[in-house]
Amino acid sequence: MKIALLGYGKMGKTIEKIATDRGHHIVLRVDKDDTDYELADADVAIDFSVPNAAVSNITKCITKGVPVVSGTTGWLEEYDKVIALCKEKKGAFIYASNYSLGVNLFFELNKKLAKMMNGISDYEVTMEEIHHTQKLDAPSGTAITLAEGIIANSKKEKWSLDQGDATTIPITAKRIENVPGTHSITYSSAVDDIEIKHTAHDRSGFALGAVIAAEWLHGKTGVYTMKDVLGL
Ligand SMILES: NC(=O)C1=CN([C@@H]2O[C@H](COP(=O)(O)OP(=O)(O)OC[C@H]3O[C@@H](n4cnc5c(N)ncnc54)[C@H](OP(=O)(O)O)[C@@H]3O)[C@@H](O)[C@H]2O)C=CC1
Ligand SMILES: O=C(O)C1=N[C@H](C(=O)O)C[C@H](O)C1
Repeated sequence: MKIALLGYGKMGKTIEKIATDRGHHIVLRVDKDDTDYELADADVAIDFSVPNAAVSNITKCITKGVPVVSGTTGWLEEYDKVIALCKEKKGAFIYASNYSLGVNLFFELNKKLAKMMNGISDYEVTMEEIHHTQKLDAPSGTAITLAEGIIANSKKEKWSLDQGDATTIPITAKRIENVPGTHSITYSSAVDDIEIKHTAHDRSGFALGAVIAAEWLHGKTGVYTMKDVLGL
């Protein structure tokens, strides 16, 4: 496949290596100063850029009929608008807050655990995410997806970076040099804790998942998630 990389930072460069190893060709690399780019003959675009560029990059791909895999976090207030455009233009689009197989399994485990803990009043849930110091958004997109998984399966109604009331899942976001991404969910009672945790060792799991999603999306139309790609 001919791949356009929208965003050529830490993730863009990791994706380039994995995509090339899998026999794909990178035909475009877009960074901050290349806003007037042409998608030309790209079969698929992969956007790992910055929150304030994601929507215009995705919009351009959909408008030009290029399937787009979006990994950028921090723009989801405009998700419904993007989905509506994709449907109107009969485009192809996937967004995932996290493309790694491990985190997508962790998302399912989190929902099952939330369902199990629902109604057991002895335990209170909290979440912690840790990322590198260059990260622009907090909490992470992955933490938001995990919180949504708990909300859909419990009496919790919202998440917050503050403590909040009994209906709130408190999220602590820590920024520590060189951490690729760690997420943990803890249910605490007076006598014990139950904790589940995912630790990324590097960025290759995110990048491989994004390339697999691009391969899967090529030739399709519609709006999808990693659950579709992985058959979970
Ligand atoms: N869904 C997932 O699995 C994962 C998602 N992410 C998300 O991906 C995004 C990128 O992460 P990461 O690669 O670590 O970040 P980086 O900061 O390393 O890379 C982002 C790149 O985007 C560039 N950029 C800035 N403006 C534009 C623009 N208008 N169009 C295209 N590119 C632009 C930046 O250029 P410059 O440096 O010149 O500003 C930079 O090179 C983040 O939102 C992060 O949260 C990260 C890992 C996994
Ligand atoms: O910015 C990052 O690095 C990451 N961002 C994603 C997120 O916000 O969840 C995924 C991963 O945790 C790494």
